[in-house]
Amino acid sequence: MVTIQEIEIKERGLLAVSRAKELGLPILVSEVHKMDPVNPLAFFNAGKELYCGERFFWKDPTDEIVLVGLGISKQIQSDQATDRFFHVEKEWEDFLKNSLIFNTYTDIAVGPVMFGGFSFDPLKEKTELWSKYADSLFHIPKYLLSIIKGQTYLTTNTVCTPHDDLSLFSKIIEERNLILHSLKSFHQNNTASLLETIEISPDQWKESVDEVVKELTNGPLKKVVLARELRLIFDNQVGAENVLNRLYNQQHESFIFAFESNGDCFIGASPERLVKKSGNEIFSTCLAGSISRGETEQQDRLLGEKLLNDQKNLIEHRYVVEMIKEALEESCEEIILPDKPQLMKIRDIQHLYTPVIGKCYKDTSLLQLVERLHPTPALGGLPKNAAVEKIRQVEALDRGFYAAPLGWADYQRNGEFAVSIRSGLLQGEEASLFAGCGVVADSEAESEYLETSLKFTPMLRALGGK
Ligand SMILES: C=C(O[C@H]1C=CC=C(C(=O)O)[C@@H]1O)C(=O)O
Ligand SMILES: [Mg+2]
Repeated sequence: MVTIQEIEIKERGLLAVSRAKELGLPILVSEVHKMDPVNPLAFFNAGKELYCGERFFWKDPTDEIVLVGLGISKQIQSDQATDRFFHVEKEWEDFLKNSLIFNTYTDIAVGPVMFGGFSFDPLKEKTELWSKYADSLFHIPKYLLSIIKGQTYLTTNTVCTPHDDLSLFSKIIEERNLILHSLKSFHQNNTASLLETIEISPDQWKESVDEVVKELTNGPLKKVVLARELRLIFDNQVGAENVLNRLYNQQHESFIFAFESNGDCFIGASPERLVKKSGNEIFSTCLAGSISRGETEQQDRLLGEKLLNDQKNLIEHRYVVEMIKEALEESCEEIILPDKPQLMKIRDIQHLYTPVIGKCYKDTSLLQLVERLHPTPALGGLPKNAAVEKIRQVEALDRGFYAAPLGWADYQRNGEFAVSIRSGLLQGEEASLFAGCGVVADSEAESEYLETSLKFTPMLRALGGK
C-alpha cells in the first residue's frame, strides 16, 4: 500500500492555500507516491460509486504505459473549431504554470497528466449522439494510477482556490483512503443482455461508397474513408467496467481506452497509434489495408500474402505512408521508415502496417504533431481537407470522437495519442459502434461493407453480441 504522508500533505496544502490567495488564482497541487502493484481494472472499478462518469482508462499495446484516472480536478473543454489544438495546449500550459508538483520520479506519465481527445471534425453538425462530449475535451483526474514499465504510482491532484483552506486536503486524504481500501479484484457481472442489433442504413452507406468511387476515378480526390454505425439495444444499463474488462482480456494487443463524460462512455480497442512523443523521440504508425484472419495457420498465411501483394490495399496504404512522412518531415530532423509494409495480425483482422520513428525539433509540441497528422488518410483521406469535406457531405454518421485523436499528455511534454477506431459509445441501455474503411478508385461497395462488418467484431464480442 502507499505510504500516506499525511503531515507532508498538509504542509504542502498550507503552501498551496497561501499561493492561491497571493495570486488570486486556482493552484494545482500534484503529488506522486510509489505503490505496490494494483490491478488497473480494479482501480477503475473502485471509482464506480464516487466517480462514475468521471473516469478514464488507457493501456498501450505493449503494456508499457497503463493509466487510470478517477474524478476530475480540472476540465479543458471547448467546441471552438479554429486552432483547437493550440488552445488546448495553451490552457494546459497556463494551468501548469503556477502549480506545485511534488514528484521525485523520472518515469513519464506520472504527476499532472491530462487525458482526452478531439472530435473527428468540429465543423460537422453535432447530433444528440455526441451531446455529452465537447469537440475538445480533456480531464486532469483527481487520482491517477500510472503503471509505467511495471512500476506503480499514484498521483493525487488537488485544485486549491483562493477560498479554500486546509480542510480541502483532509477531505482528499479521506477520499483517497476510501479508494485504496476498496480495491478488490474485479468480477465480471453480466447485468445487460443484448436485445437487438440495428445496422444503420447499410444500403444508403453502400450508395455513398459508389458515389465516392465515381469521384475518385475523376480526381483530384484520391481516397476517402467512409464509416457507418451499428446500434445495439440492451435490456439494462451497459456497465463500462464489464466492457472494459472484456476488451482488456480479448484485445490485449491493442490500445485499450475508456473515456467517460457526463454519463456516457466512449470505449474501444484500437490497433492504431497516431503519435507518441517521449522526449524528442517520435513514433507513429501507418495502418491501412485489411483482410480477414484465416481459420487455419496456412489459410491465414495465404491471406496475409494476398494482402501484401494486393494493389488496391497497397495503394490505400501508400497514401497513408506518404502523408505521415510529409507531415513528420516538417517537425523532425530525422525520420526512419521501412520502404515496404509488413503485416499486423490482430484477433479478427490483419492490416498493412508501416511503423515510423523520428527525432523531432526541440520546440515541437505533441499537440502540434497531432494537428499535423489528424486525420491521416487511414481515417480521413487524401488530399486531407478535400477528403474531410467530402465525409462531412456524404456520411450520415456523426463521428464524434470516433477515428479521432485520443490519449494523454504529461506535464513534461511527453504523451501519446491513438486513433480511436474499433470503438463504441455506451449510453445507458444502448451502444453505438463505429467502423470505417478506406475507399479508393478500385473499391467495391460490397467488399468495403464486409470489411466494416469485420471491424465491428471486437466491440461486438466485448458487448456479448458475438
Ligand atoms: C477506419 C478504420 O480503419 C482504418 C485502419 C486500418 C485499416 C483501414 C482500412 O483498411 O480501410 C482503415 O483505414 C476503422 O477501423 O474504423
Ligand atoms: Mg480498407
